[in-house]
Amino acid sequence: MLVLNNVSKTFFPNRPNEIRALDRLSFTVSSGEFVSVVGANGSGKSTLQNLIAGTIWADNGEIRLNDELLNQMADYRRSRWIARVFQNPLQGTAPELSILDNFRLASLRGKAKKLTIGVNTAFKERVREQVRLLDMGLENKIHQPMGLLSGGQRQALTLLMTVMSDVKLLLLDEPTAALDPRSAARVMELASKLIADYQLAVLFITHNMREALSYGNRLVQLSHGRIKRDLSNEEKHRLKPQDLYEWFNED
Ligand SMILES: Nc1ncnc2c1ncn2[C@@H]1O[C@H](COP(=O)(O)OP(=O)(O)OP(=O)(O)O)[C@@H](O)[C@H]1O
Repeated sequence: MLVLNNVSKTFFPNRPNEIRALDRLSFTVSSGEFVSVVGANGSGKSTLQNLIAGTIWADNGEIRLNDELLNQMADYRRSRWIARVFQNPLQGTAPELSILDNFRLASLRGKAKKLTIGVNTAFKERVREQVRLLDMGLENKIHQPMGLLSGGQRQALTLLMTVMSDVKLLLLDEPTAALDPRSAARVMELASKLIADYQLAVLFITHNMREALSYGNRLVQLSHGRIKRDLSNEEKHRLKPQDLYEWFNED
């Protein structure tokens, strides 16, 4: 379970251009909870993910994952339990390495590692089997460089790599923004299935209102660094995209 307790982050404190990006934010995300996070530009969505991933540190408050205090933990150590999928399909994988070697690297995430790219047969067969389940015809291409794949294929594989490691929390930062609508839907369907199968806790940032409503089982709206709305799955099901557009007009 992810727990944030009174977490704040201010950029340029005590200066004329001070920005309070997150303001005493508290909330929890349990395993299996897939939270869509919406909010106007600058409402604090990426800052929230950056603080959890450890690329920046909180000024105050506590961030815990399964009782482990993360505040002062280096990002590479957190990466054992926390994975992130970005908007840009090129981010997060090594284009010159093969699909298989990318899986190998992902399986070593956050662990003390001697970087060995060798893979044993059992691992290779497990990767091939999991890749086959994607039904993208990539199981016979696992020795090809990652860089040759389409954006949608890369995002799908990145998701698969994530769940095959020890990850408990998945941060999705507009993972479909660079994809065509068909690939976007395919990647989100896959994400939903993997998240449910592996019971991950998920924070999913999106600017796409239909995606925010179609995927996930909870909906949070951030506004000026605070949670303005936090809706259960049932409440979310009663919403229409138009309702979300109206939330943005209020801001
Ligand atoms: N590294 C940084 N240095 C200075 N200011 C920052 C930094 N990161 C974010 N900010 C500021 O903090 C506020 C929140 O930014 P953040 O990127 O978290 O918003 P967001 O909701 O993700 O926005 P968007 O939808 O545009 O991506 C903004 O005013 C932004 O300019």
